[in-house]
Amino acid sequence: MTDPTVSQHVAGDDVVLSASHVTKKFGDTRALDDVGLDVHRSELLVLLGLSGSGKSTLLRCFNGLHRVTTGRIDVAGTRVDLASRGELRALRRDVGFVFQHFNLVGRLSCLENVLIGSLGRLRMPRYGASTYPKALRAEALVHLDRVGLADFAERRADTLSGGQQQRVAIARTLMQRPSVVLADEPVASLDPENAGIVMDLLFRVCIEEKLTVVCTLHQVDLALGWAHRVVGLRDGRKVLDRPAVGLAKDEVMEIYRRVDPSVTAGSPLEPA
Ligand SMILES: Nc1ncnc2c1ncn2[C@@H]1O[C@H](COP(=O)(O)OP(=O)(O)OP(=O)(O)O)[C@@H](O)[C@H]1O
Repeated sequence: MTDPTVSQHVAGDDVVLSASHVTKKFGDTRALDDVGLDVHRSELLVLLGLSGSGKSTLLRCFNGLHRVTTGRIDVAGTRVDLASRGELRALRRDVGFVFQHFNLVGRLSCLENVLIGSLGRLRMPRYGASTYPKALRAEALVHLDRVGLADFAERRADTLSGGQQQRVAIARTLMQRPSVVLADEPVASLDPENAGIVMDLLFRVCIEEKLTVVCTLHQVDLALGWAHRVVGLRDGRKVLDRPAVGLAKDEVMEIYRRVDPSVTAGSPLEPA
């Protein structure tokens, strides 16, 4: 768990990321249904919900990978729902994305994988860590150090454990110098110990870099342990939006209770 000074941190007031009356349909499927959400600077918000409840769709609407059907999305000053392709490209330089399967280039060194995060700031593609400016190499080493992997700079990424690879992926995201980080099930492939390490890291960079972090999870305990705020989706609708402090696990488990009109009582379903 986090140390007490860190866990007492309060998210900032300014809204960096906002969804207003967002609906997203895929054919007849209503993946998001009139969702409204404001996320603040230095806030780590965790999205929970059953498989298919719309978590990934919402993340993708935030960086414009999915266009909303109706409603408005604002991210770091960009009207994402109205953005041109060029504006979306610019936005994505400011929005880091952390994936479940890390998306590192396995045959490259950890240092070069981190340096890839700076490509959006460079005019030309680079091949080999030594072709990047010295200042960027130094910056990449600082980020690797921060995730506890400075000694692994020269190691091929595919020789690292899953937890270590996700930490390299977070260092790569920091190299982007983003103001927003979207993390789609970043710990789904990790054992409980490494899942905690990665969540702690996301929490710390959120505070130390004043980032806005939106993270989807299936683990309620991790959400309650590290989120400032927990939002629950069910069938594309927002059914919970509460600060994590004071939120009981039972209340969160209501998100997973199947709504079946023929059933009046039943046990909440455990998430996958
Ligand atoms: N590209 C797509 N085309 C058609 N339907 C889609 C597409 N993406 C998502 N959906 C549908 O939208 C709904 C929400 O899916 P989404 O992936 O957002 O759920 P999720 O909560 O992230 O699920 P999981 O926890 O399994 O990742 C589902 O019914 C899904 O089948």
